[in-house]
Amino acid sequence: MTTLPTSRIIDGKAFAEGLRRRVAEAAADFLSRSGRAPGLAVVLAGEDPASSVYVRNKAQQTVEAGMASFEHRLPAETGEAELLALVARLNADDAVDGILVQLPLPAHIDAQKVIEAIDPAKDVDGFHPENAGRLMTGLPALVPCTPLGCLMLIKSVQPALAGLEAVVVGRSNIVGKPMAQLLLSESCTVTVAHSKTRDLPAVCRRADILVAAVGRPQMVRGDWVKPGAIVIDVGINRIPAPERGEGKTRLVGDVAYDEAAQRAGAITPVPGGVGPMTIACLLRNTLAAAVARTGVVVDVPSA
Ligand SMILES: Nc1nc2c(c(=O)[nH]1)N[C@@H](CN(C=O)c1ccc(C(=O)N[C@@H](CCC(=O)O)C(=O)O)cc1)CN2
Ligand SMILES: [Mg+2]
Repeated sequence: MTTLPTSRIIDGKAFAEGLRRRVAEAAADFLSRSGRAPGLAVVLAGEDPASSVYVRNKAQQTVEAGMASFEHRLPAETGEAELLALVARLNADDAVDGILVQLPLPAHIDAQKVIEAIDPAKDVDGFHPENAGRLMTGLPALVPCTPLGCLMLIKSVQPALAGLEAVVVGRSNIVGKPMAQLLLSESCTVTVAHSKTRDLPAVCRRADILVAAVGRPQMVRGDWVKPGAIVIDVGINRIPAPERGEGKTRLVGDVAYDEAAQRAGAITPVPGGVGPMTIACLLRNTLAAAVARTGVVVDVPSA
């Protein structure tokens, strides 16, 4: 009987717990040295149920890490000017080190305008063009949480990345582009693939590190994976699961997990892979912003 190789499952939930513990220790040091805890303001406009859960989890994990949480929940009808005024107040508030505006915003609000209104020094999402430019030019920057979490997971299984072929599928400003920049900073040879890429399976098969961030359920098939590759699945897609009962759903990533796990050297599951790293890295970025704003020296975990 032949046995199929099994890949190492990268446990993002456990890694995120460890990261949050390290951030909590550093936050306690920050408090003892500065007399105040790092503070994170999270702004939610509207009642999107998933966003509401993410915001609640962010606030709860902020408090658990010994930081101050300032939650602002605004009605869906909130005007753009009102939201911009709140951002201006948070920019001016010394107790606030990090500002996060939960996305997506209601359609009548220009999200880019809101992102650009956030003080770049408090932009813990790393979405402000100043932080994007700093990342691109190799200057110290606040880096978007999801790709930062991906890099930490990749380095947890392969600390030395120089010279490896990395393929990022997806070119969003939030994940794909910053992920490519981070891998380039690690001296990987980086390809950014997307919906117009010709022969995407062949491009993916080149990858020693394959990051899927396209938002299409199970698009990356097992035979797209180079044997032994590290596969990072950023997708969170809810699909019907009639086998669980009528009307039931389940979460899947952008990678066909069962197939890919037959070939990958290491792979992140969904749920429990990249997702939990997003909030852990948000806490890490809040601590980093507090340190950069105040000059108080504590140990900020890095990738
Ligand atoms: N301003 C921002 N908005 C949004 C971001 C962001 O980073 N900044 N990211 C996403 C949502 N998000 C956090 O905001 C987020 C998504 C998923 C998870 C997570 O832990 N997922 C779990 C599964 C959860 C489930 O069961 O539904 C997992 O993958 O294991 C955390 C945070 C969009 N908006
Ligand atoms: Mg996941």
